[in-house]
Amino acid sequence: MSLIKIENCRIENSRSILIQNMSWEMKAGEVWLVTGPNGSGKADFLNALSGNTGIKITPNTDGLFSDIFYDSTETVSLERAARLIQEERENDESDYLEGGVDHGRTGRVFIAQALYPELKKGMPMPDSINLIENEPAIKLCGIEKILDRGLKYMSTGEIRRTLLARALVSGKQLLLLSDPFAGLDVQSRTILLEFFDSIAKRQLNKAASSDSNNFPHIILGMERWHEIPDAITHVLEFREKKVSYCGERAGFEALLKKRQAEAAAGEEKTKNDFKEGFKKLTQAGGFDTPASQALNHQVESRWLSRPEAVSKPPLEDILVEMNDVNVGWDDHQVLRHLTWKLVRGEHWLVRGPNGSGKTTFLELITGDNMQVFSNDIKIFGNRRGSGETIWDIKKRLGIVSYRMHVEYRMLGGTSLLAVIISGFRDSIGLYGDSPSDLEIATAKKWLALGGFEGRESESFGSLSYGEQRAILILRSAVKTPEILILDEPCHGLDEQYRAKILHLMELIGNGGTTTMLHVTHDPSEVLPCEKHILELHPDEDPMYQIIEL
Ligand SMILES: Nc1ncnc2c1ncn2[C@@H]1O[C@H](COP(=O)(O)OP(=O)(O)OP(=O)(O)O)[C@@H](O)[C@H]1O
Repeated sequence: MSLIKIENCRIENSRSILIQNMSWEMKAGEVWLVTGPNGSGKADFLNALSGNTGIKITPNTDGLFSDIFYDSTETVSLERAARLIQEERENDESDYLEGGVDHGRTGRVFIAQALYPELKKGMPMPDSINLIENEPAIKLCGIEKILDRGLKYMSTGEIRRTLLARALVSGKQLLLLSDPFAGLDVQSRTILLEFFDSIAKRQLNKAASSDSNNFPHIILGMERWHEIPDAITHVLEFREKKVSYCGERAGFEALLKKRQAEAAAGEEKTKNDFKEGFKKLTQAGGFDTPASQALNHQVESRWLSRPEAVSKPPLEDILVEMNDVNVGWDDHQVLRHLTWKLVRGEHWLVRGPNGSGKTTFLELITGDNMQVFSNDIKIFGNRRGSGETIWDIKKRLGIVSYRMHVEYRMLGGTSLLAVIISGFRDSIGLYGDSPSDLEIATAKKWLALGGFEGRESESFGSLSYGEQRAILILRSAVKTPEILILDEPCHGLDEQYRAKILHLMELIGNGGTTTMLHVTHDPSEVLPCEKHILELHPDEDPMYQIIEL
């Protein structure tokens, strides 16, 4: 029995055709993986299936499109999570509330909106929403304790689990799970994998039996092959906006093996070329090519033109110092009695389960958490709150974070070139002086290094989530910052970009100029140069541990 059938169709949005002439069929009893590198068309196709993103499937002449899940599809993706946070920020009415803060929608309301779709916006919710913690999906996703927290305050992993819980309670017949494991801690990944296998088994059995239980079908979208669940039976792969494989899993596995053998031969050369390109841009000592010296001079003079800056301060050995730091909200303590030091040249890995406070910790340094002022925290030798501005600090930082990613998405139309140049200016978007020829030339070289040659004028908003991430990583590195803060930098990156970005981080780490603070849930992303570990343990006393390798 055919569940979805696409025969000679095009995938398009209101502006252009994204994928030409595509055919594909999903039958009962098949569990499909949709895969492909960043920007390959995979996300466009999944967006088209989801039916509410402005991307649609249109039959060509003699074409055909049928979908029994029409109007009963729910998506969980990095893209969807980012869009949700974006909406919450855009709808924030704190400025209009006298002395108040707009906490936005809570997880409870967000999930109830899927349970009671018939309720119109603004109508009171039924009392039963106070009992949704009893829903099996809420327990499975482990979000009972955070249901009453504003969506915009949730951690990356918490928001992903909330989206999944909502998809499960929605009663929709098809779940599109895109990169479902990204950003989840080890425990949540295992639970999700078991859950996926159990649903997939029922999906398979349903074809063979007359099981009419109401359970969703799942289509999985992801690129990283070593994480793909056993239950997958079929694979649809996209490359360069075309279907490059469509068929059974075994055939795809054989194709992958062949490709891997071919790729291994060219890998060393690609790595060396990348290393050379990186060296040309930033020699180990920072700006020591003639072009980069001149650029450094420009950056320097902009800094010196600030009225409060008299001269550049000497370089300190201790970059950040935290003494007995406590951070929390209401009855929810995230960091307790934390004492920690960042010494120049010592690269740190920060790890801990979802919601343990990793981003909160980093945001004390980046200036995005106001509780920094009620704590004893020195950054570049100055106690926060003692006069220096956050711009003085940001000038010396490179940052890649979920928050920054959402902020850039809100700007949408900024060109890739402008995003990279904004890295020299520490701004989100480009304002003020027009970019100098040198800034433009250097930014172009960084784009080329990252594989974006010739795409300078494309808009940030038109890129896939993973490509956007890669651009933000390049942006964070352009000015050779003293501290590089990387909060789950590889979130959404395909294998190829991921390898490239990890290589870039390794080169930066060994360069001697930049000290890195890196958050990741994935042990395979930990770099050899990260010899110091800050491990956060929520609900334990003490709430953290420092490990030196
Ligand atoms: N303004 C706020 N009000 C209430 N709770 C908050 C606020 N900001 C963050 N939190 C909570 O603090 C906890 C720590 O969040 P944080 O983002 O630092 O976690 P994390 O370790 O980075 O998690 P993840 O691995 O999921 O990204 C979370 O439970 C989050 O919901």
